[in-house]
This record gives sequence, structure tokens and C-alpha cells, in this order.
Amino acid sequence: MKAREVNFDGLVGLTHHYAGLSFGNEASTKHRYQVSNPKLAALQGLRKMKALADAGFAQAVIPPQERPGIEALRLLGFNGTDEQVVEKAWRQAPHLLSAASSASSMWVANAATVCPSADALDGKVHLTVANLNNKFHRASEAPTTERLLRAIFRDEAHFSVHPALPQVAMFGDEGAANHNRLGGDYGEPGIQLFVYGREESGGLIPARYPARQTLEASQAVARVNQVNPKQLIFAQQNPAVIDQGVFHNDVIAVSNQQVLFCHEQAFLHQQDVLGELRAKVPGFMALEVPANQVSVQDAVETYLFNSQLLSRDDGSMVLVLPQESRQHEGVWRYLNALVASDNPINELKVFDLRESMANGGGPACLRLRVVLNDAERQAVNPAVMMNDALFETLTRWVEKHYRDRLTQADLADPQLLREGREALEELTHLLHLGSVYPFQR
Ligand SMILES: NCCC[C@H](NC(=O)CCC(=O)O)C(=O)O
Repeated sequence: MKAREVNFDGLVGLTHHYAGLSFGNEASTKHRYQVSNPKLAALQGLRKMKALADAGFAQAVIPPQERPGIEALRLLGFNGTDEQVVEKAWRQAPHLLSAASSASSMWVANAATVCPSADALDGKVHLTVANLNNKFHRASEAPTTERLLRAIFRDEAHFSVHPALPQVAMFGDEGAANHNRLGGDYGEPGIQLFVYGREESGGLIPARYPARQTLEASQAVARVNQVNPKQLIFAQQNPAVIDQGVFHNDVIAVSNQQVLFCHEQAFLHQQDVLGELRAKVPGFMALEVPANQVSVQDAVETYLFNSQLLSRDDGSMVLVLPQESRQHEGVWRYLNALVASDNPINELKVFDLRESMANGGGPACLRLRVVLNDAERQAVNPAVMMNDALFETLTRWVEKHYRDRLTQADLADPQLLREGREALEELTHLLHLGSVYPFQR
């Protein structure tokens, strides 16, 4: 059956700020305590969604979460009214208030791992919520992510949304950022390449920075998603690049249909991984970037691999990049040579996503790819599909509710809590979500 990829982008939340919460993510560490602009961040994301929708790519939106997360703070012993919880956290442990206020759910490549119906043993679309166990500020996303995904993929005849894996390090799971699907037409069975950073039972691990994803988690997600075992490949990320700031595989590789665009140091035993793909994916094409043209450090700084590789109906592909990759002379030269050479990529589209980039999130981090056939697409909550009207509505909503400046100290302002709830209450109506947020229950 004919199927297309729909990109679901995370809408940046009202508390977007720079807190240095993600050890191993160098942009996060570097921009700690800088002043953020949540309004601009949300508008930059919306502009990307609108431009891709206008260019003919199916596009949808995933709403942000309620922040500060009062429930998470209560679990840590801060009590009283919601305002008192915030105030006490701010006085006793400002870093915990920051973590509970992170807008990190915007990076929906980490929301879940998706299995298209063509790959699933039961013929349904499966989504397993990521537990994001490695970071406290991200692990608390999972329960609301599950409710949001159920409000979007609500038709159980087509979709199975699964809760996150158990919250322990052995099952650390970061979702689609460590998952690639390769193959021919989207509606045909594909090969799912799960990329992990470490194995609980031993093996190589990075020396400086954490490996967030385990093999045990990837295997469990593949089972939960009912991926046909014949269509599975598991590969380890190169621990040496994790130590250089590649905290997710999507910082060093991106795939689409028969193409894998990656750095030559992305995977451990890379030639074996490519050999397996060559054997299983008809027409497989690896576009491997040598270190002498783009170093791992340049890749981490410019996020050229954190791009979206999108197919047009005629089989050609567009690479959607952050502007940092155009500002780097060597990387931009490489990309232009890539477009000029013999492969399906024939256009570069560049976006200003500076607010998200400063926390380590590029174009690919901001989107969750969901392959859907016509019947499945019609079963998605139509209110989240991007079009001119929704773009106008959400832009006005952002203009009305978001601040254009936020520092860590602002998180203690009880007014911020009220602003967030008022905005999200309105958003649940705009997007026909029902009651998805803790304050609504
Ligand atoms: N896929 C991109 C994820 C980026 C995200 N950054 C953050 O959470 C930084 C938040 C801060 O430091 O304020 C992360 O590292 O998981």
C-alpha cells in the first residue's frame, strides 16, 4: 500500500532555557545560564514546519509539556501549594527547578521509536515511548509523552502506543534518535537499524561521556514494536565519537530509503554494518564522510548529520540543515560537492534554529518520523496536521503567550507557572487533545 513519511515536529515550550543539564551534549554545557528566547525558539520551529509543508512534505506537530513539572518536584519532597513547591525548589535546589522546568520535550526524535505497519508482525503502527533514563530532566517526559501520543494516534485499530521501558539504566532508551529505517518505498517492509551506545553485559564503552542507549533497550523496543525479526539490525555506536560529543546517533548519521549519510567514524566495525545493510537493502547507498574532509568535531559543531533527509515523489532527496552548517566553510563546501555528485540528494535547505541548536538540538532532533499509509493518515487526529490555518493559529498563540527572554531566575516566578497553564489549556482545545496535562486532571 502506498505510504508516506509524515514528520511530527515538537513545538517548543514556554520555559525553553539553557541550564547545562545534559552532560555529554557539548552545546548544552557550553550555553549554560545564557539568556534564552522561548518565543523565538517556538517561531523558528514553526517556520521550519511551515516551509516543509509548503514544499509538499507531510508535516504535523506534537505539543509541548507542562513545565515546571510540579509532580516531579513533589516526588523530591518539595511540598505545599504549587507556587510554594516552585518557591522552595528555587531556594533549596535551583538546579532541580531548572531540570523540572526544561522544555526538552521539544526534541521529539527522543519521544518514541516508531515501527511502520509494513514492518510489524500484526500490521499496526507501533510507537514505544522512550524512557530517556540517562537524564533526570528528560526521564520525566515519558508519562505525558505517552498521553500526547495517544491523543494524536488515538485509533486503536491502526495504532499501538506503548509505555516506556522500565526506568533503569539497563534499559536506557532515547527513541528514534538511535533508530534508522532503510529500504525502498515507505510502504514496503524496511530494515530497521537500532544503534546502541553500550551493552549492559559488557563490551566497549566511552571513557568520558555517558552512552545513553543500551543494546538491551533496543532489543526490547524491537520486541514491543513487533518488528519482524528478519528486518532487524543492531549496531554499536563508535564509543570514541560519544566521547567527542555525539550523544545520539542522529548527531552523526541520517538515513532515508536506500541512502545512509554518515561520518566514517559513526559506527563500531563500520564496514561490517555497511556490509550487512548492503546485503539486506536493495540498492543500498552509503554516503560516508571522511574525517579528513569533515572532522567529528566539525560534525558536532555544525550538525550536518542532524539533518532531515526527505524524499520527493520523483525519488530525489532534500537535505534539511541548520544554518550552522552553512556558516562553516569546510562543511558547506563538502555539502555542495555532495549535491553536485551522483546521488539522490539534489537540494540543501537551510534553517535558522539557533535557539534549539544552543541546547544541542538540530532539525532532526526536532522531528519524529512516522510512516503512514492513507488509511493510517486519515486516522491521525486531524487537528495536529500542519497547514496554513494551523500555522497562523499557532503563531498567534505563541505571540500571545510566550516570553522573549528567560533566565534561570525567571523560573521561580509563580506567574510563569500560570502563564504556562493558561497557554496549554488553550492549546489542548486548538489541537483537540482532551485532558493530557497533569494540571488538567
Ligand atoms: N536530540 C537532541 C536532544 C538535546 C537535549 N538537550 C538538552 O536536554 C539540554 C537542556 C539544557 O541543558 O538546558 C538532550 O541532551 O537530550
